[in-house]
Amino acid sequence: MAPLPISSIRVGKIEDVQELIKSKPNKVPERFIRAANERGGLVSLKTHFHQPIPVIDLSELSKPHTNDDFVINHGLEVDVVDDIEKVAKEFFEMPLEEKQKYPLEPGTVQGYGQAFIFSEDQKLDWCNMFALGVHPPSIRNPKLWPSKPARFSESLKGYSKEMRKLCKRLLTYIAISLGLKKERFEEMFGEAVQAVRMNYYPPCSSPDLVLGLSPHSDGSALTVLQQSKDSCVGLQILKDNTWVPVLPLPNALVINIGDTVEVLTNGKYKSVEHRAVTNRERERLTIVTFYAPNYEVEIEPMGELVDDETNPCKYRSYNHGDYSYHYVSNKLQGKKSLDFAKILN
Ligand SMILES: O=C(O)CCC(=O)C(=O)O
Ligand SMILES: [Fe+2]
Repeated sequence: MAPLPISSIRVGKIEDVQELIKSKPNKVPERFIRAANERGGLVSLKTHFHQPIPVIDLSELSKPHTNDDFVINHGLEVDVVDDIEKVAKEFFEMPLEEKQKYPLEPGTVQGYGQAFIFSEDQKLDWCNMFALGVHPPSIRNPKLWPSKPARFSESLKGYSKEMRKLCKRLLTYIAISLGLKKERFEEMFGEAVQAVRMNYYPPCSSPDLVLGLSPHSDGSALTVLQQSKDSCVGLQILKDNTWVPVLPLPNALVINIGDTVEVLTNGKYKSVEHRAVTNRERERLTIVTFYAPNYEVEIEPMGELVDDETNPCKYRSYNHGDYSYHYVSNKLQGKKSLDFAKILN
């Protein structure tokens, strides 16, 4: 994604969380401790029993309908899914010096480290990230594609190809559910932009004091989130002002609606605000694919979904590249990124 001028950004020391727990397993440094009202422990367990996350079986799909869903029978080769998990794990388990060959510089979003940090006093997430632009090839930074594990690049390319097909397919279903022709998104997106972020959340001795990943919505059109096989619960979505845990289901992928689909559908599909929490005993690994229109594309609510009388236009028109730049140059803060596009009455 569009890089920022990095010279002016001072972020202070960003401790590597995996190293931190090796040296001080019982201590959570101040910079990771969240204010009482934003801590990871604030969850209503009640709600998820009443409102389970919808599961879409792609082999019988008729109606995608909410902003955060699981998909099963997604048609992906299990090998591809297993393989990326294996290489991602191997990557995070390598010595720090090896991973630091691919540094995520302040103000950028690709590489190993922590993204979305813009000041020395900003709180840090209990997470190590490794993020890469994947498609079109022009957004790749070859210096950040690791030579170890040896199969990493090949595995990521194979996986991303499958994810691309899945996202295209999901967008056709969303189009159909809105009464649009099924190619509507695809035709508008041009050469879609695709990026991957691998998030590694080590165990934390005081999980209630920290956050694995700050609350945010994704700037993408769609996001596909894969949780490692032995994953404990970590992802939470904000529903009716309550954080609801998304319990991992074997072989299911989590699909998030991103900001771009919210704008294009004039709010019919809403991007989901979500965050990740950590766990006292176990680490957690997620592999997250972001699928979005080409940076050149002009985005605005689709004409078919706007009606001056009954459904007035809620978002202005903008260039997707500008939105991506706006997204990556601000810290993660709930759905605040969408203020960029909202028409305020
Ligand atoms: O790891 C998770 O559960 C959430 C990851 C996520 O939301 C992201 O990478 O944008
Ligand atoms: Fe996300």
